Parts: sequence; C-alpha cells; structure tokens
Amino acid sequence: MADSKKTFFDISKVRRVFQYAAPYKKKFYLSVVLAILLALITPVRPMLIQLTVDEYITHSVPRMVIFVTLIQLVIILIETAMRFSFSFTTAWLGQAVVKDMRDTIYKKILRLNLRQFDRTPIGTLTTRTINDIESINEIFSDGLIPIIADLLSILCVLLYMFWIDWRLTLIALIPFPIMIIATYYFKESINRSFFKVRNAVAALNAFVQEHLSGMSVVQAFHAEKKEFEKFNTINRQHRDANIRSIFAYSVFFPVIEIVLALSIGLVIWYTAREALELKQGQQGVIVSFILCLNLLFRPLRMLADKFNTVQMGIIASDRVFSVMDNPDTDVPPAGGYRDPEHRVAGVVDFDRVSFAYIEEKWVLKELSFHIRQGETVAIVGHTGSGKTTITNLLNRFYTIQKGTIRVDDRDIRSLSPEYLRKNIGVVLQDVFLFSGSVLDNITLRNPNISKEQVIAAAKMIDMHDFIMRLPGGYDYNVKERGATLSLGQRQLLSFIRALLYAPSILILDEATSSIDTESELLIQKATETLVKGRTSIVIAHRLSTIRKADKIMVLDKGVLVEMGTHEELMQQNGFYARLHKMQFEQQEARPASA
Ligand SMILES: Nc1ncnc2c1ncn2[C@@H]1O[C@H](COP(=O)(O)OP(=O)(O)OP(=O)(O)O)[C@@H](O)[C@H]1O
Repeated sequence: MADSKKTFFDISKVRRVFQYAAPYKKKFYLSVVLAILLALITPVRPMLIQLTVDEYITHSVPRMVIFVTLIQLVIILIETAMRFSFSFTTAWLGQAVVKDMRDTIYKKILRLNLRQFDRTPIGTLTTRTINDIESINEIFSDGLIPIIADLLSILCVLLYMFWIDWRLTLIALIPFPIMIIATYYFKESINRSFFKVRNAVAALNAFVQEHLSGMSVVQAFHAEKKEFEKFNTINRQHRDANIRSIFAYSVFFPVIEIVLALSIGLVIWYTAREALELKQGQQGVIVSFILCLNLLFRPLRMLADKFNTVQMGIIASDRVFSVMDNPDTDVPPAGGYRDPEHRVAGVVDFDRVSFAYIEEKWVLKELSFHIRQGETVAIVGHTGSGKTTITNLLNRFYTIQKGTIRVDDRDIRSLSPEYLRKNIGVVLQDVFLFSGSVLDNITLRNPNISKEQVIAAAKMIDMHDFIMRLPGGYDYNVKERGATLSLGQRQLLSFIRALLYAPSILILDEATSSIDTESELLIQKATETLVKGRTSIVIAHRLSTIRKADKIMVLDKGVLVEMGTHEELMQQNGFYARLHKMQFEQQEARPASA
C-alpha cells in the first residue's frame, strides 16, 4: 500500500509511459479532440429538452416538437459515433503501446545477465511481461484519457446547470458531500482488495505453474492430499479477496443511486415550491435538470474505479521500468572485439581464476590451466565441485571476480559476447526443447541453415534414420501430445546443432544416467565425431570419453587437484584413482544400462 501511495501521482512515470505513445501522436490527439467534443456535446440534449418543453410543448407547437426531436436523434447518433471512436482510439492506443513495451522488455530480458535469472523467479519476469504491461494498457483504455474526458463532461454539464439556474444547481448539489465521502471509502476499499486479488492471482499462478512442472514428484511421493490442501488455502484467499471487492461495489452503487434520487427529489421540491409561490411553469428546467443530474452521475460513479486503474497502471509501470532499467546486461559498455572473418583457434587459458556466485562464497579458487588448440580435456569431480561453473565462465555467462580467462591469448572480457559465444558450441546435459519441429529445434530458426545441411549433419552422427522414423520426420513436433524425446535423444539433437554451428571450442556436458543402450552407442560415436579437430571441454561421466581425453582435470571443491592422462593419474593413485574406483568401476561393469 505504501508503495502504491508513493507512486500514485508520479508524473515522471506517467510521462515515460506516454512517451511510448509518441509514435502514435495522431491517434493521441484524435482521442483528446474527441474527449473535448464529447464534453461539449453532453449538455446539448438537456438544453434542447428544456427548449422543447418550455417553448414548444407549453405553447403547443407540435411541428417544432417533432423538428427538435429529430435534431436530438441526430445528436444522439453523432454522440454514439464519437463515443465509439473515442473508446476504439484509446483502446487502440493502449494496445499499440503495450505491444511496443512488451517488445522492449523482452529484448531487455534476452540481454540480461544469467545472474539475474538466479535472483529473480521466472514467474516474476513472466508477470512483468504479461500482467503488468496489461495494467499499463488500461491507463489508456480505461484510465487517464477517459478520466480527462469524464471530468470535461462533468464541467460542461455543471456550467450549463449554473447558467440555467445557479440556485437550483446549488440545491441539487447538497447531497454531493455524501457521494464524495462514499467515493473516497469505496476507492480505498477497492484499492485494498485489488491488491489482495492481485497477490492471490500471482500466488495461484505460481503454485499451479510450479506444481504442474513437478507433478511427477508429487505423485511419486503420494503428496496429492497435502498439495490439494495447500492449493485449497490459496484458492480460498483468492475467493475472499474477490468477495471483498464485490461487497464494496455492492454497497457503493446503491449509495450513489440514493444520492442521485436525493438530488432529483431536491430539484423537484425546490422548483415545485417556487412554481407554487411564483405561479410560473418550471417544467422544462425540471426535466432538463433531471437529465443533467443523470449525465453528471454516470461518469462520477465510475471515476473512483478509473482512478484505481490509473494507480495500478502507474505501479505496474514502475515494475516494468525497473526491469527495463536493469543495468546488468551482458553487453560490455565499449562493444568488445570481434573478427567476423575468422573463427578463434581455440586455445583456452584460465589464469588464477576465482569466482563466487554469491559474494565471498568461492566456487572456484585460484584455478589455472592451459588447453591447447584441438585438445580434448575431460573435467571430473564430485557433484558441486565447480565443473559446470568453468563452462559458464568460459561462455561469460557470469563475470569472474579474480584472475583472467583468455581465448587465443585475448582476455574474454575484451571480446564481444556474441563473437565469443559464436565460437563456442555447447551441448548441455539436459537439453531444453522448445515447442516446434525437430528442424526448428536444431536450427533455432536460423534462416542461414538449410534443411539439407541439417540432414547432412544428422547423417554424420547416425541420427537421420532415427529422425525419419518419427511421425513427420524433421517436422515432428517435439512437444506434441506430450510425446517428448528421451534424454539421450534430446542430447543427440543438440549434437547436430553443435555440428552445424561448427564451433572452434566445444563444451559437452555428458548426460549421467537414463540413457538407453542405442542412444548410448550413438552418443559415444557422435562425441568422437564432434570433438574431432576442435578444442573440447567435456564434463565427463563416461569411461570411453575419459580414457580417450588428452588431459583429465580433477576438481575438488573448486580447486584443481590433479591433471594428466588417465594412465598418469591412475599411476599417481591419488584423488582421481579413488574417484575412478568409486564411480567408474561400477559403471564399467554395466556400461550401458537400458
Ligand atoms: N546459479 C548459481 N547460483 C548460486 N550458486 C550456484 C549456482 N550454480 C551453481 N552454484 C553452486 O556452485 C557450486 C558448483 O556448482 P557446479 O554446477 O559448477 O558444480 P558441478 O561440479 O558442475 O556439479 P554437478 O556435477 O552436480 O553438475 C555448487 O555448490 C552450487 O551449489
């Protein structure tokens, strides 16, 4: 709530949101002009009604009654057309702004440093991109411009009323303080419940999203009942928050009706009294005032709601701008070195590198090693020893705190990340597949890679026949009807991807388990094809890879404890030999469990 108060009239935020409407100036000015015209046309009908009653009905001029009624009809048609254009223009403006803002924020998210994704739950960024930006849309379609239009209409009607009879207007406005007080309490109450509803929706979203992803764990551990209870609690909070806001509306609208009835009653009472005293007709004024009061109350009733909408929009814009202004992007300020003509040779140096994801909790400590061009290096070590971290750092997904990482003798901090990453191919352990065809998942929709090239690469690692056996072959939708590919098959798809990008340096995180025999053999062969002729860093779990590696690096708690060939390290009978005994002898006994 404090947050909402702080940002309510933050003009700088409103201005910044409206900057996004700058490319659509014509639509913006059109909506302002329409708002003014609508305000000016609002008192015309009461005016004509008063004229009809006082002049033509009282003095029995039926021809003129029909004529003025026809004029009224035309005015109603014009007003309706203008109202339609106004609603359409403001909604159009909102949608155009929302589209541009979504593009901007998504572009920004794509460039954020990976560290940001460790800190911010994915759900939060989804909310920023979808829900918060939708609230900003409402600043245009239901908020600021409609508020200005309504206030102008109210002003015009009031001016007309004062012009007709200022005393009667003041009488009619006597019950207004009740309405102002009711509006204030309504606004506060709706605001509070709106926040609660929003939080409840976010909680529901997060809960369902997380638990659907982890459904196998829920079912495997028979946690359905507990999970349902948790869901039920959040669902109840959601219902209660909604009911609170429904209650506020249910009280507010009847109160406004009462105030309107009081005003009309006062107008009739006062004019009737005057008419009796002064013996003169006031029919036209009464009819016209009743219509004016209706025209006054209609926008007033919705004003509190619209103020809330603007307030929510401004709070949402604050959140969206905080993502847009996040300085932690991966593009170095000075651009960085690139050489589009040549690939890097693939010499890698880590020079006394220390790194911590979280301050002072060192994951890598004073790590130094040298990898020659074309060499295959296997990294082994216990889980959590820092193997994946080394590959993250080489890709510059994170920035090191101490030491230097060099590729071909150039500090990677001086290289453009795009150039660096173009030269590094990555095959992850758990390959993420986007919904789409096998082909799209291999090429990542890069138009420079033809289907023929993909087929040639697939043939190189014996995957072509497997893909052709899928329904639709290369067009098979990998996520269709939940028929996803196995871990090994997914990894093989990313082998094809790596082959196509022909990187100078290859990073391969071998899958540890659940690989069927066929995929295991294919992966072994594909690995041999892939590492040939390029510098390769393999986070190794397979004996075949480790034995054939030119060099094995043994990591323990972020420290390089041993380095050498398999034979050398076995002879040393140290950490590697023990690790080998523990992990790999068992594996050797059953090399490819199905
Ligand atoms: N994004 C992160 N934020 C904070 N800490 C992290 C992050 N990623 C990894 N760590 C921590 O850094 C340490 C090294 O992790 P890393 O993933 O490099 O180990 P690993 O040797 O590759 O392990 P595994 O064999 O299980 O994949 C671990 O203690 C881990 O908890």
